[in-house]
Amino acid sequence: MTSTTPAGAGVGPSPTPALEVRGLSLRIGGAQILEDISFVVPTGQVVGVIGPNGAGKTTLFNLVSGVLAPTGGQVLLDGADVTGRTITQRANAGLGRTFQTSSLFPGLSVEENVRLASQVHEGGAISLVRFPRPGDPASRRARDLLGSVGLGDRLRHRAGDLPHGDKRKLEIAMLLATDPSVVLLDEPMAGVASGDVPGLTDVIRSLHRDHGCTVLMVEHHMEVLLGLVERVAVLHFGHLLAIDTPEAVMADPTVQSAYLGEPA
Ligand SMILES: Nc1ncnc2c1ncn2[C@@H]1O[C@H](COP(=O)(O)OP(=O)(O)OP(=O)(O)O)[C@@H](O)[C@H]1O
Repeated sequence: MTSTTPAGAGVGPSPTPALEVRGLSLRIGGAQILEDISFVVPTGQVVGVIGPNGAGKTTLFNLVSGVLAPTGGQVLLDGADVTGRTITQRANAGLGRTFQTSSLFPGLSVEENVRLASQVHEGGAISLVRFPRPGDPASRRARDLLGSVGLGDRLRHRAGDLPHGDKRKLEIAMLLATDPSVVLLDEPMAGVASGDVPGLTDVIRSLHRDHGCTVLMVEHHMEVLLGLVERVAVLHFGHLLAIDTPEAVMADPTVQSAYLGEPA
């Protein structure tokens, strides 16, 4: 049941995947944190990453986004090897990421946060006019993005005062302001109140559905994850145990005993 075969293999030529990791490894001192991880995320798919605490999920994201350099292997974005590229170069190539901890500017308004994210991405001068002129393109775009994540009525709210679920939506709007083609979501449901989970789930679904993003997400909330993803990668002690459909992964006895408990 365990499969690390790229989607589409054996059924004719497959298009270049949006994201591919090939033999990715990280060794720190005497510790092998990740070993020989290979998988593809086909364009337009949503793929989940699960694994027990310490399995290497965040480290994988750090290698893909360029926070850490691997000791072996490659990261490819749309077929281009970005392994030697910086975080900024990868962002400019279309890779976006959210973090486990909040990465917004709490003292700024909701709208200012999104305008700032798009200005930083465009690399131009940063200007935060508190009351931009009507029709200002950056503000219009920020408002559109905030509307699309359900925060259209919170433009002037201080970001730091938002409930946790809305902070996560704001972070996704900030991510969208950078025009990503591939997004990495690191535990988006962490700390989110149960009542806010369905709304945030819809926003994550819209990344793929409305914005055409390819998504790789780590999420401990299994019900949410399995409802969103087409395939799930399972990490265990730095190894890729399986990557397959949610049904196949949940039925895999190796995965059950390693991650989910005893085999059924
Ligand atoms: N800089 C480092 N030096 C040494 N060990 C590290 C370093 N960074 C991570 N590790 C170790 O690598 C392993 C993987 O850590 P990582 O944070 O990637 O796991 P994770 O699957 O994201 O866990 P969690 O679900 O708890 O967030 C852990 O055993 C961790 O202690």
